[in-house]
Amino acid sequence: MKGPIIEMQAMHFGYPQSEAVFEGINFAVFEGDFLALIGPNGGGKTTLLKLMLGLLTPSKGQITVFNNTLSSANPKLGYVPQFASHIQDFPLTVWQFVSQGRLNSGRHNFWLTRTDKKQIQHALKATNTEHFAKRSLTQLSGGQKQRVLIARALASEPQVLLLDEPTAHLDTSSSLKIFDLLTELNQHTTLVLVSHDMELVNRYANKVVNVNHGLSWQPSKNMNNLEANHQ
Ligand SMILES: Nc1ncnc2c1ncn2[C@@H]1O[C@H](COP(=O)(O)OP(=O)(O)OP(=O)(O)O)[C@@H](O)[C@H]1O
Repeated sequence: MKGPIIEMQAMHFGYPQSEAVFEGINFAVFEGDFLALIGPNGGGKTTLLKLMLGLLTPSKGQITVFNNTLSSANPKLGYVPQFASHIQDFPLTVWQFVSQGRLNSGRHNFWLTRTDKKQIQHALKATNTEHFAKRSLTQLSGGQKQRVLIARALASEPQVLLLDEPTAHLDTSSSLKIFDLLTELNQHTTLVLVSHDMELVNRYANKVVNVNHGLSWQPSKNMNNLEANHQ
């Protein structure tokens, strides 16, 4: 069995001037997981992702990532934000957008090295977006944009990919393609994703957690994957 890579211990969090979203949460993500966060609107799924990423700080308790107390912009964590509509107006090509994934914090220059370019190419290939690398982002469909967002996160060579509703607004066929892609990526990358699509979650995820101002594990119909991943 592989070890925990993200851990929360007695974690509390609330937004200013609001009631607590989480109180006393104990939770762990293990290497190799394909973990889905489900639950009602406002239950705290996005908040939980942001806490894991270090974008929000717990008011009590602690969160560790790879055994270190969380600091913002951990390069081992890749983030795919909610729906790709916000990249609609970027005057960038796909290649330029994906290359932003190489500009990790703490870097002192913006020149791309040979290694950077190789990794960008690898991310484009892994997401099957290399054939439209020279196209403008504005010319892509919703499903293509979602793949490009995943490519940008992959370009940073994350060990864990956190995705916020990667198939929101996509049709069934595009959603299936995204989940097939995620299954491939899960061979080497731990996945945590927010989803409202229970059919896809039950089919692909190996762990399911209901987030509703607390966390409760749901039985997963895909336990075989879990055992395979943890061997
Ligand atoms: N920036 C913020 N300031 C204050 N309250 C917030 C903020 N962001 C979220 N909240 C509140 O925190 C709670 C959890 O919100 P969150 O966005 O994490 O839920 P969610 O499960 O991701 O919802 P959805 O399924 O609708 O995306 C909600 O009550 C929400 O109103």
